[in-house]
Amino acid sequence: MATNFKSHLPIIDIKPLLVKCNGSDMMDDTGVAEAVRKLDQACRDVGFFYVIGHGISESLMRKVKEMTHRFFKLPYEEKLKIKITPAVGYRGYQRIGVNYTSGKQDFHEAIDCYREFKQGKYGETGKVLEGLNQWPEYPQEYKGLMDEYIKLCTDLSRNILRGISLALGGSPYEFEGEMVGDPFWVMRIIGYPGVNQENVIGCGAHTDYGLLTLINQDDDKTALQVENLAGDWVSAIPIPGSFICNIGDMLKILSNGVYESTLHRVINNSHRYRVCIAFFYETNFDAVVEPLDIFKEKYPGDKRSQVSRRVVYGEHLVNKVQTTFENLVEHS
Ligand SMILES: N=C(N)NCCCC[C@H](N)C(=O)O
Ligand SMILES: O=C(O)CCC(=O)C(=O)O
Ligand SMILES: [Fe+2]
Repeated sequence: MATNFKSHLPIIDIKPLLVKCNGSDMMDDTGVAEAVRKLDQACRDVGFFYVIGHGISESLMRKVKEMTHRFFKLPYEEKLKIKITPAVGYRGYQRIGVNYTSGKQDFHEAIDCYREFKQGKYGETGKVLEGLNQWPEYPQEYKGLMDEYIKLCTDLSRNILRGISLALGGSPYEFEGEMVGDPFWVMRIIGYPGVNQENVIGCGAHTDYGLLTLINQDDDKTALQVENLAGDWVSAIPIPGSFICNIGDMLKILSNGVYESTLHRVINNSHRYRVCIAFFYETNFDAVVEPLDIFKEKYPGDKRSQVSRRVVYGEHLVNKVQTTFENLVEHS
């Protein structure tokens, strides 16, 4: 992983980008140019950064976490009413120990959601994830709130990607064409119980699968860790009101390996319960993802990258989901 940073993740105020995001001459604005310069550096050196000035209100971000705490506090039998199964497209609640990363059980529970789509739209591959998202009866307002949140995260992700597209030296819209015109999304609502023991792995080391991840985490526990080039794990200390943003495998490929998808993991060493809502903005489900021509020309023969030449995003996702839940039947 080409993560050339030591001890902290960069903080980027993207407000100028949002103000100008529909303009044709975005880079003429000094505020935009500055945000874009920082994005480039963060994406090259780290693959992780904090986003502030993003326009999603802190009160909404907090409400999302509060309701998530409320859900996970419910008795098991209540949570199991929306249990994840292959028959519902791997959507819904999974208890602790159901999710595996690199063959090891993770110490977290979660609700998994995916963009809903018409039966048959994505053929055999898509069938695996066909189904409707499952929302609990309590808290009652949860589904409505999360629907609104997903919409805001989708718009925000598109706008951050415009900045990243500029940072790579393209037009603002390189990630909106054929491969990303109809973006898929994934959302994981995750709970990590407090522990009395050190270094329990809440989520094992992994990279994210798609384009861009937006992480909304509890403000008062430090648990997410990012690996740097030296192999040290650097903590992503919460900054209230910010999102932590990171690059996924598809953006690594599209950028011809110029930007990395960085390894990260979660260890909640706190005694208290931690929640995190991770929103994953992806390419089209059926996109055949390969380095974009413009970035192949700009960054020819980039040696650092062993970029896979061609990946169908949906296949990549489905493979990951099936490995993650290989033990689902036995353990639930
Ligand atoms: N949709 C995304 N990116 N989810 C990331 C989850 C990573 C853990 C998963 N068990 C794994 O093995 O990948
Ligand atoms: O809990 C977190 O902070 C991050 C979770 C994560 O990396 C993921 O779900 O992909
Ligand atoms: Fe992740």
